[in-house]
Amino acid sequence: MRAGDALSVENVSHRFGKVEALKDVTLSVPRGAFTALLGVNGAGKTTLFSLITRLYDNTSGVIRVAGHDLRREPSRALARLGVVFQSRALDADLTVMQNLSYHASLHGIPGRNAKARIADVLAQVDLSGKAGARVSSLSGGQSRRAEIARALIHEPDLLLLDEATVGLDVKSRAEVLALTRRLIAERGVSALWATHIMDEIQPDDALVILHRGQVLERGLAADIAGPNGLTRTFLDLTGVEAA
Ligand SMILES: Nc1ncnc2c1ncn2[C@@H]1O[C@H](COP(=O)(O)OP(=O)(O)OP(=O)(O)O)[C@@H](O)[C@H]1O
Repeated sequence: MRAGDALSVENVSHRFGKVEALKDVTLSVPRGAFTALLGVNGAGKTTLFSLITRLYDNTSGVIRVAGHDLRREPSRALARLGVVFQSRALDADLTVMQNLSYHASLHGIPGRNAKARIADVLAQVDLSGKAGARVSSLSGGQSRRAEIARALIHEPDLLLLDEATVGLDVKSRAEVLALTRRLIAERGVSALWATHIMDEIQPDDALVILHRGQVLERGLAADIAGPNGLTRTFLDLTGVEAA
């Protein structure tokens, strides 16, 4: 692990019975960087996120968030982490403000600070005018941005985003991706962006290619893509065409 990595995963494996979902996975997310985790269905992206968030117990290797070992200092590690799950984490029947107030209190942010904090995160995701709106009334893209606001409420160092653009139209997809990149540039947060969509990756992104539970490549996207481009390289590495 390099000093200053927002996330480091070293030699982590995970099994579901006979299925080896992760095999000796090592990767890192530098501070203040956008890191793409590219893999097709079944690659192991969600399993990795479930270990980092402690939904599953990690019994091999070491995972550190902002330098905190997830097994030795779980509370400190998780306090530095914000997660945007594939499935919805906000209550559709409540307003954006009610949802965020609830999550602020879960993180122990006192009421007097919570209002200012919620106003700040809503401004960060361009939803300042939607505090009083029910989540069910939001568009798909607004709803994802509200989920990102929820993940930012406790000022994490690292955002994990698990296929955050799934189900969105092209315009909303671009907005959510641009927002994440902006948060990195302006707020210094780091992001691990799990995706199966090549178009979401830029040449100067850090990239990890995960396939059938194994890291096949990690480095600068432009270097991994080489002269043949990322689509061809991915196909050559995996034998599978990504989207
Ligand atoms: N709870 C589970 N029980 C048994 N096998 C599982 C379980 N969860 C995942 N797997 C298996 O582990 C492997 C990795 O799955 P995982 O969901 O982590 O991949 P993924 O890259 O997130 O794919 P997707 O994009 O489809 O979610 C797959 O072979 C999957 O079938």
